[in-house]
Amino acid sequence: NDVERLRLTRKLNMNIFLAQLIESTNDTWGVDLFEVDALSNHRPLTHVALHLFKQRNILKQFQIRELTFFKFISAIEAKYRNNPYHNNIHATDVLQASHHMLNFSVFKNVFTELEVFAALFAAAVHDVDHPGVTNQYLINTNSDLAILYNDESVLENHHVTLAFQTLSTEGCDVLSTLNRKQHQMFRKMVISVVLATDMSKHIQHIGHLKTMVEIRRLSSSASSIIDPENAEDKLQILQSLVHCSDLSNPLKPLNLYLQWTDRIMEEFFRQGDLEKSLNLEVSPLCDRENSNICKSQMGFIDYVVHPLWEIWSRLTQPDCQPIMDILESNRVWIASQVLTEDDKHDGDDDGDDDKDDDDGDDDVIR
Ligand SMILES: COc1ccc(C2=NN(C3CCN(c4nc(N)nc5sccc45)CC3)C(=O)[C@@H]3CC=CC[C@H]23)cc1OC
Ligand SMILES: [Mg+2]
Repeated sequence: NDVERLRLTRKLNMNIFLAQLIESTNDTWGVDLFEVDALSNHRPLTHVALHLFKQRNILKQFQIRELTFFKFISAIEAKYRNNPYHNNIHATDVLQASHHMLNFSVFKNVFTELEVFAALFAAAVHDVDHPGVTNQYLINTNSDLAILYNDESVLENHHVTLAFQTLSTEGCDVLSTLNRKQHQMFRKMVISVVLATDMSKHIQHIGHLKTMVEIRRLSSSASSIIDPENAEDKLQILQSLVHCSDLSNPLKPLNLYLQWTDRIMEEFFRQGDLEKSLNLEVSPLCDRENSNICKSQMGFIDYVVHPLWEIWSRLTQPDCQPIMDILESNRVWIASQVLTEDDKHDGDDDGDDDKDDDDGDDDVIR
């Protein structure tokens, strides 16, 4: 009857739209993964990972059965928690951004198939089972995870351990066709890339990238900046590539960037709520009663995101420029909102002038 026909037509159109969105992950920066989440019955990671691994011919190259990969990535996706930010959509976002940047012309003929496989695998699993609180919170509350990992990259150690444990789930061993040498190299690369997403390693990333750019500037052969024979350099680049993807929200189209901002702030605010209930000092950015979201984003862009992406874009020119342009325009928009936000507060000025001098720096962590 008509109702049934209408329902089926709608379902068909949704699947066609989903297929088009997933196809666009091949070569588009800023795919609306919230839309993919909505249309894929909340399985964006499984849909996008399967598509990208097939598109890159990784399954065939390593004779991985599609069903095995499907079972593994579904098991990983199911282990992502429904946090506001650190969830399966964020994993899909980092996977797709990493895929996009591996296609930069400066990386042509640089990485082996195994290195590409390891980088994308690491991106997909890099936050699995994230509890929605920071390393510092887990340490401050003497959590089992902090005890297990001796306060060192607690979350990141957990993500990578759980990923490898998932391989031994029935029918999920996507590495069974790798030989011993490949398996050993793959495991080393995935461990180092996931551990490198710990923000405490952020400054080291910038240092390594500056050195690499400096050496290229000095060496005459500017074209071949990355020596495909230098496994250590290549591993550092893959670490920075996934770390940049993890810090890519402010470089996405504004409507997506603002959704990620709402999500991370809600996740930080929930941690602040927990800290208040435990009589712990509320961490920076985590107090929902006293936060200036735009000023926090200005600080995040100026002190964290831009310093990293500025050097990353110098290493990966010219393909990074369109993405840097988005960062610039988003920063201008945020700055305009700060002014409006100040005007709003000025409205309820109680004559206590020095309050207006407060430039909201309490959010910035030096
Ligand atoms: C969209 O908006 C966001 C997305 C992600 C984050 C994250 N933030 N941090 C920390 C980074 C260092 N941080 C800062 N350092 C300094 N020096 N200044 C300042 S100003 C403001 C912050 C800040 C604190 C948070 C994490 O570890 C998350 C886990 C892994 C990667 C990035 C994730 C944050 C966002 O917006 C704030
Ligand atoms: Mg993480």
